[in-house]
Amino acid sequence: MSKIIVRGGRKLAGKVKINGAKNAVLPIIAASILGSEGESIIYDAPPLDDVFVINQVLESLGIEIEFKNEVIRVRAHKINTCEASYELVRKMRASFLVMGPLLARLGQARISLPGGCAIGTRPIDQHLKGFEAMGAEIDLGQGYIEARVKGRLKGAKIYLDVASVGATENIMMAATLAEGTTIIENAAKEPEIVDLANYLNAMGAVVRGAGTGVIRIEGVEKLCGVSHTVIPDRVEAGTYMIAAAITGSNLYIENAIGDHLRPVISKLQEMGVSVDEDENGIRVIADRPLRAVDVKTLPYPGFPTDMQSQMMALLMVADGTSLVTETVFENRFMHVDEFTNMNAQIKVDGRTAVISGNSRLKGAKVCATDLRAGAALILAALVADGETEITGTHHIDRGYVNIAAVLRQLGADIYRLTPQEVEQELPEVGFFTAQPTLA
Ligand SMILES: CC(=O)N[C@H]1[C@@H](OP(=O)(O)OP(=O)(O)OC[C@H]2O[C@@H](n3ccc(=O)[nH]c3=O)[C@H](O)[C@@H]2O)O[C@H](CO)[C@@H](O)[C@@H]1O
Ligand SMILES: C=C(OP(=O)(O)O)C(=O)O
Repeated sequence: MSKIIVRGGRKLAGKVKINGAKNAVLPIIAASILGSEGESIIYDAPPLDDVFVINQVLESLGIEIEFKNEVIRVRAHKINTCEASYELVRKMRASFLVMGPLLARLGQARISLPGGCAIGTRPIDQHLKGFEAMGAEIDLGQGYIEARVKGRLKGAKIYLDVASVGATENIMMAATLAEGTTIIENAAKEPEIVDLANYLNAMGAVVRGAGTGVIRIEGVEKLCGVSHTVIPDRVEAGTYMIAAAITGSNLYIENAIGDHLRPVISKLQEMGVSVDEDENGIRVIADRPLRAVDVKTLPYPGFPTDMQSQMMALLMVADGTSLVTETVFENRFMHVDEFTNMNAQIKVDGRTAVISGNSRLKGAKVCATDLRAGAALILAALVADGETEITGTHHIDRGYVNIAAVLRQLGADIYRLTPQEVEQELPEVGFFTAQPTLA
């Protein structure tokens, strides 16, 4: 078990370069399964644990895949099996995204049930509804989902009961090789869906309307590997924007795309943060105190649920009372108890949290209950009095490249203890007396 240790109170300064988006690269890697000829070269792939896991899933299917220097090369000419094992799928829900491509390519897929996680039950009924509408037979049993189709999938009109990102992606990928036209209604509109559609179209697919609520896919006979550069990670960018805001600092967030971050930028501006966009990134300049604002998470282009906990950290030190309403996941307030341990004043009533601002946060021993909760704890710790010790860092590694090292370079008093260092139970180390390890 590794730990991140933060001592609050330092301002940040400088520039941070945003990596390729986790939530874009994962479906793109899954989509590479569809390329029966050529090689896919995926640029700006972030070196994150989730990316390593999905690469292992493809490898376990017999696909050639190589990941070096943020470039992934995939050759999926030969696929040995249609089964993705429990050991890999349980590590990461997004590995279920191989279902659609495998079904389209091989007419069969057997994937372990991804299960729920800390933020909610996360069913996959809408994915399965789409595959069934395209003619697949679905069997649920013994922890696995099996889907089969005789011949090719058939194009269909599919209305999603919820605008699910994963279901839109899975169905879109399956439909690229189906016979005829598939129309997805109430499709998710996230930028990662558009990035996936651009990748599929470059491979030879015909996908129209991605980024709107109706996506139309004309099935084609085959797809080929291509080169593609992944979009920058809007959640990583938003997290560093809040790092600037919470510490009252001036940071340049290189590569961040303002259009993907509208709700986050608007809320920061309402709070009194200065946000300036140019063609290469976004400059954030903040001076506390900041005004309290209300936030409600919604599917894109609404305020992203993946930024909810980081925003809550900022609202804890804003001037006044804020309401945060989580509408996307039913259990995404696990961080509240950890924040309370840091002296935040928060009451949860159903899906709404009432945050009394102006908290004087105090360092504490806290645990990252999920990926974004972990990032939010780091943000709160940057302004807390004294030392905060964050465990559960494996969650953070799923979605942030070297976050402790990046923040340290920007001036934060933060370092990471490796599991070996934690085991040695280092006595009260002075700050920076333990050799800082790259996070
Ligand atoms: C790898 C990836 O891209 N993950 C993102 C993706 O997750 P993911 O694709 O899993 O999220 P979904 O958009 O599918 O989930 C949104 C809501 O729909 C519900 N639902 C989903 C599918 C389904 O078949 N039935 C159903 O009821 C979920 O329980 C949830 O309440 O979008 C989420 C919402 O923006 C983000 O928080 C995640 O970071
Ligand atoms: C919830 C998230 O990811 P995942 O869907 O991979 O769990 C996230 O990125 O915040």
